[in-house]
Amino acid sequence: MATEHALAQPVAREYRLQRARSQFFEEGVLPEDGVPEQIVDSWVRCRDLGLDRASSEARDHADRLRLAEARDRSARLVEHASGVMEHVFEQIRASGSLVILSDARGTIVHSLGDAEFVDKASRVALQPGACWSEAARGTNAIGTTIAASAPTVVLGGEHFLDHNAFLSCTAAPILDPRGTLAGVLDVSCDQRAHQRHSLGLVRLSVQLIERRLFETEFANEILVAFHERPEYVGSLQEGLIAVTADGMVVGANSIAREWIHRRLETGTGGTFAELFRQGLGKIADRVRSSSDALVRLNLRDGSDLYVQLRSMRAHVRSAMDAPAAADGGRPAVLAEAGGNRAPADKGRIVLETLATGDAGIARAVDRARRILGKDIPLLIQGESGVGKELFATAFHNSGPRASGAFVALNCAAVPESLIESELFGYVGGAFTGARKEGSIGKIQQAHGGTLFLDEIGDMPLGMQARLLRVLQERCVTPVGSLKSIPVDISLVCATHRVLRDAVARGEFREDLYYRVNSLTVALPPLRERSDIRCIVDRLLRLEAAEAGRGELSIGDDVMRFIERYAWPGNVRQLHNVIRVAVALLDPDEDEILPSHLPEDLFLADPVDDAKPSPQGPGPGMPPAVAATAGGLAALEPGARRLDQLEVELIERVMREVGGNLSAAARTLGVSRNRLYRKLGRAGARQAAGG
Ligand SMILES: Nc1ncnc2c1ncn2[C@@H]1O[C@H](COP(=O)(O)OP(=O)(O)OP(=O)(O)O)[C@@H](O)[C@H]1O
Repeated sequence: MATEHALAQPVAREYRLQRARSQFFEEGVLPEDGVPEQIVDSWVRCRDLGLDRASSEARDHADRLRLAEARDRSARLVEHASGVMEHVFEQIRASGSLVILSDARGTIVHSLGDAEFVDKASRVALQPGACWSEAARGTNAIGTTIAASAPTVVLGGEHFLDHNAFLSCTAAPILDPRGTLAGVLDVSCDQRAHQRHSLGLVRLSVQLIERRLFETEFANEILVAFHERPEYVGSLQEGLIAVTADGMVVGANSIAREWIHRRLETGTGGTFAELFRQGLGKIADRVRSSSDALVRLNLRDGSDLYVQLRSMRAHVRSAMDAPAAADGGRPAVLAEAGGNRAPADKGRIVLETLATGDAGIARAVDRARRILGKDIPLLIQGESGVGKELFATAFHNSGPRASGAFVALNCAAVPESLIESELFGYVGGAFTGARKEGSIGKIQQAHGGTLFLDEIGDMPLGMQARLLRVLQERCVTPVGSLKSIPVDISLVCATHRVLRDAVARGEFREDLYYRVNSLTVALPPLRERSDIRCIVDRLLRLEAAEAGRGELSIGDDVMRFIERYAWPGNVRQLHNVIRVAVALLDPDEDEILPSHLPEDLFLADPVDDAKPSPQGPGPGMPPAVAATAGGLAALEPGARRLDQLEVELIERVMREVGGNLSAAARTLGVSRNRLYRKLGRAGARQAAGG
């Protein structure tokens, strides 16, 4: 549709175009030939918008603030499109062209081009920060692609505004994995330099960008590629769907969407089994024997379809290994698929699982997600116990290496003399005490997967030099060997130190610092997190499951103390506290009470005790308790103090058991002695009027 007019003889075409322009602009008649229908439709829209063809005054200029906002909104698009744009630019370099990416509103967010043409284009604001919607600049490839939702070529005088007539532009819409417009890819040049193959190039490049967006969006699902002809599986013509572990189709590329539309009257959606009339299990069985197996499915209408599993994360794989449900081959439902995965089940955790509402963590997850599948080392910084290793595991599980190994080495925990052999491995008899058969080092073990170096700041200097060589040469030489072995690893490091300071002190090599520090994410300490409640819930679920118990809970008042405690040992400390509390519960108890938790939690100064209590300490209270209870009152006026609640609870239980101390102690999950002491303290406080 859009190409035919480009084939016409230039002179005749130009003549017909000028005639069409004068018919439309001067006589007010819709031209019947000389310009494609899509262009005439656009001219009509622009005229209805009140645009003046002769205006050289653009309605809108390049704007830095708008550019920053648009880039922010379309960060993922820019990230995935820039590599493809470079490739396109390589193809058309020196042809005086610009490769342009706009967002869905037509704001240019990125461009690459030949310097000479960049300069010319900037005179009509064909540059980042400018909006090229039809409303802003009349008929043009970007704006008209958006308005018509279709690839568009706008040649020279087909542009609505006279002063854009020197341009020739070719663009195609980029759809996100849900089929919504994400942006536009455009190639623009001087109209005399227009290349007929531009449209094909732009379309192909858009398919590549859409593929990248799709794979990132559904990185945690099962990707299934298919085509009616086996040789098309693996090409850009293949259909691609994203399927959850329980067989729901949650995403489809445009080819698959069309195919699904033809098969299911309801449009997209449905289950894998509904679409293919066969369970995912059949493909999974084949994949287990050969990871790139092409499986032939006989569909009910008698046709054949060739299907391949493209990516399957470890957690999905294990869910599919579970016995199939009795519904015709659908894999068992993965209980955690909705995001409630057990946090410490490190084999299954992914980045999204960690984002439980805290802004600092969300930032870290977002940054890390952007480098998934790229060859960029990640450095995780944070205090001990904040979850650096868990984050590294989640990063590994979320990326394309998820089915490879995740190998961790704590550089601070291994004696200096052993780090070398641990990391690099050794050949038999390399040193006294070495095993006869030698040993494969962690770096080699991580081949095809991820190497996680915890406390990298504690690595001895000599070892740092060797590690640097491995990272540069991508080869490892085991101790005692002369042979170097190629390795393909993704590197994630963690440290609680400020590595830059260690560099300044000469304790950490500067060159290694730059190698491991390509992208740094900082994990906040637990006391600064706003999602403590969520973490407690997860840990409680985890420990309850571990202890074989049903649902457990923690009262709001107790939770407030947990939220206000400083947690010097971070999530690790919290985890231990919850583990102990669950162990202390009686079999018939299902709520964590203050008596199950360490007293420190209630006696310590709250994190933000800098705030003075408006009510001052309560009478008769020791200073620490007064500070805590005062702080709580400051948080929530009218809230009762925990010790008062405790007394009320004890009194209620005592009444219920008819004053029997042993029965009350059993009900409350404390020893008789402890209950005695508590009653004594409460009595003393009452006597003191507290
Ligand atoms: N978001 C979270 N949800 C639930 N548990 C978590 C979370 N983050 C960390 N944990 C738990 O906290 C403990 C400590 O985590 P991890 O070992 O990853 O911390 P770390 O920062 O690597 O510690 P260190 O610096 O001492 O090596 C583990 O038991 C882990 O399962």
